Amino acid sequence: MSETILELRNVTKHFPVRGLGQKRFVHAMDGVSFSLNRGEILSVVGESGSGKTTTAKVITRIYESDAGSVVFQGKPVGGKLKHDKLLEYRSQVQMIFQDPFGALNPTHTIGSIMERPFVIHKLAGRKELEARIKDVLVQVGMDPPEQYMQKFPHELSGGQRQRVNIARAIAVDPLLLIADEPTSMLDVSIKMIIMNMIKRFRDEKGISYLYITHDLAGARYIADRIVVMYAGMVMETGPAEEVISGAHHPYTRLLKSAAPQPEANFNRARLTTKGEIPSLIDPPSGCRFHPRCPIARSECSKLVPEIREVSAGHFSRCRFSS
Ligand SMILES: Nc1ncnc2c1ncn2[C@@H]1O[C@H](COP(=O)(O)OP(=O)(O)OP(=O)(O)O)[C@@H](O)[C@H]1O
Repeated sequence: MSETILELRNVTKHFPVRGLGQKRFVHAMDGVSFSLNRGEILSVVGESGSGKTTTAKVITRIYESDAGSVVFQGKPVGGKLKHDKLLEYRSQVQMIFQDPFGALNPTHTIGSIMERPFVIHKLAGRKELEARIKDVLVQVGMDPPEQYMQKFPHELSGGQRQRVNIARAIAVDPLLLIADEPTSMLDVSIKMIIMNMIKRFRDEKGISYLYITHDLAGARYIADRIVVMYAGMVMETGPAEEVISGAHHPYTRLLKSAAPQPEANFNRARLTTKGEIPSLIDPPSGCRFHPRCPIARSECSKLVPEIREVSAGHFSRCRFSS
């Protein structure tokens, strides 16, 4: 049986909004639950503002959740952690960001940027440091490594900078890597290389991934399972192929209609829908998707639908879709 490495149980995160008179909140995550198995690539998919990055930041403990729990390797990770425990958690759970340039200090050489994870996590002494850095740069395809170590981030291409970010993340041998739109700022040619590298590290090192993207076609290519988020809530989840070819929730169908490779038998006209993602300060009542939903009924604005199993391991938060 597969082992669960990460579990989110009813996680909620609201951000206070100032300057609007009464105290109001952005509902970035509301009752978010999902789990990730060891060695699995789980993709979190949704439009801009659906709560994907907030989810990543709660897992990495950049943000503290308001309610619910994040369980990593069977232990809750919320609350105050002592410095050494937090450091240990941060070495096991690494994150790669969307903007490969912004994530690298522009005044440091690649060699010096690559030293930090080894030094912070006390993984290599002075003598072995250079060899360890070279080894990890080679693993991400920066070969020969000497050619890159004296360079500054601005002297590298976008793809090379993202390779450095990945190298920095895998340097500490993480168990879980959270990749937040890692290819969205890269050229098509390098996107595939980065996605294949992520898969290779899963196969060779057993790293588990939470892969965040707004691109359903990319998620289908890379992920074993998919979680579809909309306006801070999970709408559908299940095996990647099933969520895509057998999309149940009208929101997943909408995302599919916007994907570059829609299904051959997919009826685009029927599922074309209106509107933008709603304000999360005052989210729609009932099902958050109902104002945009082509099959909404009057009940949909009243009750938040339960998420229910529609086939083995495949769950959807819609009562009326078939
Ligand atoms: N620090 C913050 N303070 C206030 N509101 C925030 C903060 N971070 C995120 N939000 C809001 O929370 C909601 C969810 O944002 P989030 O960045 O998690 O979405 P996302 O799905 O990752 O979007 P994108 O694809 O654009 O990154 C948005 O309405 C956003 O404006």
